[in-house]
Amino acid sequence: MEFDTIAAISTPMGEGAIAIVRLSGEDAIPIADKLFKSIGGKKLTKMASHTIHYGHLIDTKTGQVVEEVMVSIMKGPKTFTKEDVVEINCHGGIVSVNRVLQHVLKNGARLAEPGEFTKRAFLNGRIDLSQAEAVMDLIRAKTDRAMNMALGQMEGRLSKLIRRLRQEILEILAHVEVNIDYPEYDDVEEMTHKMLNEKAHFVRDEINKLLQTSQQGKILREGLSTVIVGRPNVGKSSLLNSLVQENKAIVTDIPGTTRDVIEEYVNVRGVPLRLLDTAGIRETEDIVERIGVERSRQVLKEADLILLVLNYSDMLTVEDENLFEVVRGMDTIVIVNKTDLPRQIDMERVKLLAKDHKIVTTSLLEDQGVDELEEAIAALFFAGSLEAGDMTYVSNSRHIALLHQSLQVIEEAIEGVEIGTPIDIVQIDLTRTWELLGEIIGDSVHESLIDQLFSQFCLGK
Ligand SMILES: Nc1nc2c(c(=O)[nH]1)N(C=O)[C@@H](CNc1ccc(C(=O)N[C@@H](CCC(=O)O)C(=O)O)cc1)CN2
Ligand SMILES: Nc1nc2c(ncn2[C@@H]2O[C@H](COP(=O)(O)OP(=O)(O)OP(=O)(O)O)[C@@H](O)[C@H]2O)c(=O)[nH]1
Ligand SMILES: [Mg+2]
Repeated sequence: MEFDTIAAISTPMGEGAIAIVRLSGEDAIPIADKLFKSIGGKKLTKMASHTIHYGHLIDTKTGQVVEEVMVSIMKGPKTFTKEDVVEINCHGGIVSVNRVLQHVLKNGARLAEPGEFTKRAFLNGRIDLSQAEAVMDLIRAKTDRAMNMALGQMEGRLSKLIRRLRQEILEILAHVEVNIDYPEYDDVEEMTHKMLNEKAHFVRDEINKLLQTSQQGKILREGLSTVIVGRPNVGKSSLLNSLVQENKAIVTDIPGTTRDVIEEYVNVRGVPLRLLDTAGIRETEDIVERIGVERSRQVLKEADLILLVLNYSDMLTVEDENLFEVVRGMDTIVIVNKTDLPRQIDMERVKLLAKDHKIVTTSLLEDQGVDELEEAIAALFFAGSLEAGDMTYVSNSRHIALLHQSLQVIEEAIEGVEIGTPIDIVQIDLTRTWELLGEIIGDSVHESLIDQLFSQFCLGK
């Protein structure tokens, strides 16, 4: 494929040791060559691929020195984009790197759109769509585990599995075709049924297995949505502050301090949490507080993990008991806070209400019990073998939605065969499954979707 030559700053905006302006396209090397002057007077256009050269960039109009640089020359197709790539390494200053970019643009390159380098890697066939999406996941990864998951997907772990499943479906389709062409052969029909039973079930089971990783995958990628709930004044905001190790939420001894939902990201022993501190749940006349309480109830419904906070120095109330009802069936850790004060709470009753939920006692004032809480969180979500390193995870909502659709359609096909649906109807379902799986890796996806996906990337990627 032939595209124009694009350029962008590929390093973050700010002061640093070095910054990079990257070019990709047919004219990348001639454009750099126009600007470049080395001490020995060598021409970049004459240099071997994958070499780096020291010199100066010169203003083509005035002859003045623009910057002192190192320039890498990489000829396609063995490059990130499969096109000719030039990387100009300049000093890491905002003015410096912008100046280099401006001169590159003046000499024939076009400013790249966000994600356009990676988009070219995709359009030129070096990576598929799920691998390109993984590049973005890798950049955004907040933990080691999330990064390993992205690396696995970038290396094509998911793509390989999807291709294998599509291949199985193609093999069934080939048989179905024979069946349609030669309906008079009974043994062909029998074969088709046997094939369908074996291969279609295999595909269905694999899709199911992948979908089972989606919760873990999404958690790794987006963070576990963790909601702190409890009556007013039990120490919910104190808990948030203690987990993020900063005073992010306002803490006072006035019940009803927190009104809006407060959101913070924190990494607890490799488990990325999206922590949500909520307004203490109680019946209230205060209109602002009441809206806050309503919001607390809303976020509760979408939580992956609940941290239910109780007050050690107070008796259990009806509100506390109600909260246990609300969180029933959800992953919950019960935190009994303020153990530095004399006990008023009935711990036997707490144990009864908590059922299988883990109970942790804390004194946030004295920084007691937070370690144990962190351990409990990690244990709940990464019990033993669940490591992102050696598993194929699906974490991307787009992929998950497509897998759900594929599953539904292939199940219709399987069922269709069992109840004697005409084979050409089954053929349609199988073809559709094949297409849906293809969308994950970017076969048969619409151009506007591709544009939209890459536009979410950072500039220069
Ligand atoms: N300076 C620099 N560092 C960088 C990048 C970059 O573009 N520039 N990358 C950008 O994200 C990442 C590295 N990713 C890359 C992926 C593939 C190829 C590449 O040339 N692939 C060829 C094979 C090359 C070979 O075998 O020698 C290919 O797949 O055909 C280059 C970089 C991280 N570090
Ligand atoms: N003695 C003692 N006081 C605590 C402890 N944890 C929090 N507090 C105090 O309890 C009061 C309420 O704490 P917050 O964290 O604001 O409680 P909250 O649950 O967020 O309250 P609302 O936002 O009103 O629902 C503050 O005065 C805290 O300093 C603790 O472990 N021991
Ligand atoms: Mg609060």
